[in-house]
Amino acid sequence: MIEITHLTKKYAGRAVVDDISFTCRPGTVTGFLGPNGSGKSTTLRILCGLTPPSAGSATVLGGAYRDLPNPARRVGVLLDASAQHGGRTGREALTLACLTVGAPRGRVAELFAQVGLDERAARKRVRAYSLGMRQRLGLAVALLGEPEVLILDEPANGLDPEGIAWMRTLLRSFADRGGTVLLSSHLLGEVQAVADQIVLIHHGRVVEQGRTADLVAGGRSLEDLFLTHTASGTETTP
Ligand SMILES: Nc1ncnc2c1ncn2[C@@H]1O[C@H](COP(=O)(O)OP(=O)(O)OP(=O)(O)O)[C@@H](O)[C@H]1O
Repeated sequence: MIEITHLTKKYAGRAVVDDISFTCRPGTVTGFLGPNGSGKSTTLRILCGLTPPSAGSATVLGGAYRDLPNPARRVGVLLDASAQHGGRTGREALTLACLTVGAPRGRVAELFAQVGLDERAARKRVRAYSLGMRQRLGLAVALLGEPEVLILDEPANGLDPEGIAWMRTLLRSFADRGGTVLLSSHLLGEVQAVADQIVLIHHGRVVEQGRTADLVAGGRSLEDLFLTHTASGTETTP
């Protein structure tokens, strides 16, 4: 369970996240949508304890992320796939991550298979990875502790169509086994296909929220809904 309650974040007096509230329940995928600069990453960073809120709260599994004893065992996070150390091979990066959270080394081979990275990729240095490969490696790190919750910021960025379809299956089956997924994405068709509920923000405020099936009833697409609410497109910083 993820609970975002009256969450606000101000930078230099400007609210970039403005009184946001929503809940993500076990067994569901939540699509978190909004134009560039609308406050999605800031919300996810607050949820993962990387940025303090100005007001309100963001909790996961009943408390603050930083208060979970071994958070990677409960909550898988992928916020920035390009943040990985480029000088390590994929296998070194994943082995280190396993050791850090106390997951067995045996998980490494299993995870590479699960995220579709082969032996050649495992031996390659991360700096030579494509963005799609980095996303897969980042997802392997998020999954290694067999978490109950996944928090993913644009995980399908850089994935090819096969990779996007694979990601959809992975997230759907994770939720179908009782997991909670919060996913930010600009791939509206994909989100429509996988998400049970949608939270759409614009200028840091929730402008639409509800079950995907209800929001796209009557032949309306998620893209129609998105464009209706965000007609001005990309947000600008004053
Ligand atoms: N550390 C910071 N200091 C000042 N302003 C910031 C900081 N971090 C984010 N912002 C501003 O907050 C706003 C929201 O940014 P955020 O990255 O949360 O948007 P986003 O919805 O994730 O965008 P995108 O889709 O482009 O990733 C932007 O105007 C951004 O410039």
